[in-house]
Amino acid sequence: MAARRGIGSMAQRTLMVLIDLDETLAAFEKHFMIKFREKYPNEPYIPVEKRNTFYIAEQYDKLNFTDDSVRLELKKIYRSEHFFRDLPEIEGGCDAVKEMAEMEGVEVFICSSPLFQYKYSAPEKYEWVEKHLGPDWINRLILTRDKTMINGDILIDDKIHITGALHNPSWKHVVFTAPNNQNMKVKGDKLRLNNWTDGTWRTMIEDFKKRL
Ligand SMILES: Cc1cn([C@H]2C[C@H](O)[C@@H](COP(=O)(O)O)O2)c(=O)[nH]c1=O
Ligand SMILES: [Mg+2]
Repeated sequence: MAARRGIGSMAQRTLMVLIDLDETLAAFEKHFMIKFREKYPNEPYIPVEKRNTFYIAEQYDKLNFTDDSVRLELKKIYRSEHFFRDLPEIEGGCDAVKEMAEMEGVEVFICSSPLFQYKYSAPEKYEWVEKHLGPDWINRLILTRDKTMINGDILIDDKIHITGALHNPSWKHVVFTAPNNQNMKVKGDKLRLNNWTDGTWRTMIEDFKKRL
């Protein structure tokens, strides 16, 4: 891991920050809802602010659709070509990430899980990062289905329960507030980051740097 020389030649380690993509920088839920309503204008839907499970299908499963095939078909919306490429930005996220990467003693990587049906989601995540953050960020995109295996000091991610092969990952989980977790209690010593716009992220990163 990189180290930098600080005042008085005290070595200060670089803070390694991992940042999730879907629902932390890219508005997966909003885009899904718009696409769902376009495809099924006469079916019930769940407004983004009423979402309360991580997996969309879990909550949509409880709706009374007039056509039962909707239940089985809705996953096709986010599995389809261009869905991930066209996700809108979450307000302030990309600017915050670029600014964070300029902070002294901080390295930022994007850490995202492609769908199991990776055909479109994996390459389109690269497209998204290139378009919204810039081509240099291609070098900083980590795609993995198991984030516990990735080394870092912090992982900012909307998924409240991140599990994988490692029970004690190296990073501390900062839960990014999203529709799926807005009413859930953040347990243990996890922190919450509610948005990218009120500047809280800066203070949080500075605090983490001090604790290295
Ligand atoms: C809401 C939701 C998400 N997914 C998929 C979409 C992405 O590939 C991952 C989430 O990635 P992240 O790096 O943890 O943000 O999960 C899904 O399959 N079904 C859903 O309902
Ligand atoms: Mg996410």
